[in-house]
Amino acid sequence: MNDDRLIIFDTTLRDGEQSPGASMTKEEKIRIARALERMHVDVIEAGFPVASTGDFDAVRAVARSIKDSTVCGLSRALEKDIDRAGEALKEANSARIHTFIATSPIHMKMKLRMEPDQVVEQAVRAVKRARQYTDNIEFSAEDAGRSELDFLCRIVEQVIDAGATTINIPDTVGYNVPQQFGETIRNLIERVPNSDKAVFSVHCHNDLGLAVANSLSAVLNGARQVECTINGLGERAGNASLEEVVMTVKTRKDIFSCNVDHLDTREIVPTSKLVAGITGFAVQPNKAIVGANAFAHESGIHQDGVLKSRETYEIMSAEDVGWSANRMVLGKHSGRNAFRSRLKELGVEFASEDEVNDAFARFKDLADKKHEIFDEDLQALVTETGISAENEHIDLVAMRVCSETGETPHADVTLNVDGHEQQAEADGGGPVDAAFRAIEKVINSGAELLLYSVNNITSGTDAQGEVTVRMEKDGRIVNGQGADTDIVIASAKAYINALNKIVSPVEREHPQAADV
Ligand SMILES: CC(=O)SCCNC(=O)CCNC(=O)[C@H](O)C(C)(C)COP(=O)(O)OP(=O)(O)OC[C@H]1O[C@@H](n2cnc3c(N)ncnc32)[C@H](O)[C@@H]1OP(=O)(O)O
Ligand SMILES: CC(C)C(=O)C(=O)O
Ligand SMILES: [Mg+2]
Repeated sequence: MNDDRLIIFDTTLRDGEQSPGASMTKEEKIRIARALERMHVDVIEAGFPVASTGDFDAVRAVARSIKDSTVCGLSRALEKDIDRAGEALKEANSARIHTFIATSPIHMKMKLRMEPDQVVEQAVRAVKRARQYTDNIEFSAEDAGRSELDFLCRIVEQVIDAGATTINIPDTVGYNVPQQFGETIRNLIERVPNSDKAVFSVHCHNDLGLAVANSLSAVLNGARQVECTINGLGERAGNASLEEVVMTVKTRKDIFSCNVDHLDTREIVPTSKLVAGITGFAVQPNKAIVGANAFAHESGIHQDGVLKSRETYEIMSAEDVGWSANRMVLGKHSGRNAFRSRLKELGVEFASEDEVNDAFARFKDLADKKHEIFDEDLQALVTETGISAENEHIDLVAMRVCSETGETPHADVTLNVDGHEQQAEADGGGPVDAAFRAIEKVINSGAELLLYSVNNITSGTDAQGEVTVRMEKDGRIVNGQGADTDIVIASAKAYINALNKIVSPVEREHPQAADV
């Protein structure tokens, strides 16, 4: 049965912003809020208005620009916080005030320094105050995950009586495990006499990596709102990730009795990219749903399965979450079927199985050497016949490159050509250009450079740089690769690697080079 809507409450702009280093400007919050609205997220928590004038302005600006989602502001259980939130949300089409107070013994005693009775009283007062601004009031029992159930039941009953319409049960420190957390939710709903007057919500943190699992367990036990963030951003290890919660409920309709059918899940990937770009928090490639590899297949057996029937290795479609398509990544684990299929897409047909096998063998050799294989590498691979880099009759012996502000870059190279050392110098538009020109003075290949690209194989300032050059001579196209921590040397190596394939020993003339 799938008869119930799961309310998606996004807190990227509030709890997400609590990730150290993820502060957002007003304009950035508006851009993210608009993306969330396009996704049809139900509630957008835009910030904590009392925190600063900047956050107040941001919440007010989001409230003014969002029409379809409810805009929410957070406040402690204090009059001044609630009044500030009420003021910031005044112009919202649909506003919610979210007020919270901690309910766990450790938080009440050590942090708030309050007796439980005082906490209940303050929570009730806060909810009543918030009702002066809107009927849409959420109350959170902070650190509910470590609170006593009897006390939780008591405070929840009283805040519902005071006018709270959503009761949020946070696992603030990510301490809970799925079965236990689900039971807490079920017990609360069963034991609180007026529980039918409010929506039960959960807000889970990822300290043990269980935020999504705990949220979903709560949903299976009656919660009908999940608080989550794009890319799982949030305080410390983050919050439950919106994309994982939403796509689990959508993909496992056989398990969940509620649905997220109102959401446009195709907005997930664009929104994830927007949040990553704004915060500078890159998404790890293997992150579920939004990671670059989430719909990529590299192994031959998987690629073969997906080519025959996509569902063999995909439980949802890449397009459904906003990727343009799934990806077949050709690498050293790939098999002939994927190789042949990609080349077919590139317009290359093989005349015989022998040709396929020959090209495939060269592809595997390349994949052993090269970090990532691009379509252009494949195109070059099928046009490279016979001559391989094993015929290395040209070698880089030494290179000196001068590049100074205000000076023309200059390169001095020494090559070993068929056992003879030859040296040449040249100026260039940049150090790489100067190096290529000096090499050409020795080899005089007459080949045209079609492409030059740099990738880093490792990261950091001492990264290995991998350079690919593509060259054409007399209609034959070859690729050359070179790797080095010095990018100019990597470039020279790549150029020489290509020359070794395109220039045969007899062809060479070296009129401008000096014998060393
Ligand atoms: C689990 C969560 O994510 S809760 C939200 C966390 N987010 C934030 O804290 C971000 C925004 N926070 C801020 O900008 C500031 O902390 C402010 C503006 C809210 C408060 O700043 P300050 O007045 O300087 O207080 P400070 O942050 O040092 O201490 C918090 C105070 O609030 C009290 N407090 C904490 N939670 C609550 C609550 N829910 N209701 C009432 N009082 C509370 C604390 O006991 C402490 O009181 P004390 O000063 O009497 O000891
Ligand atoms: C304010 C509340 C909902 C919170 O962020 C938490 O308890 O983690
Ligand atoms: Mg939180």
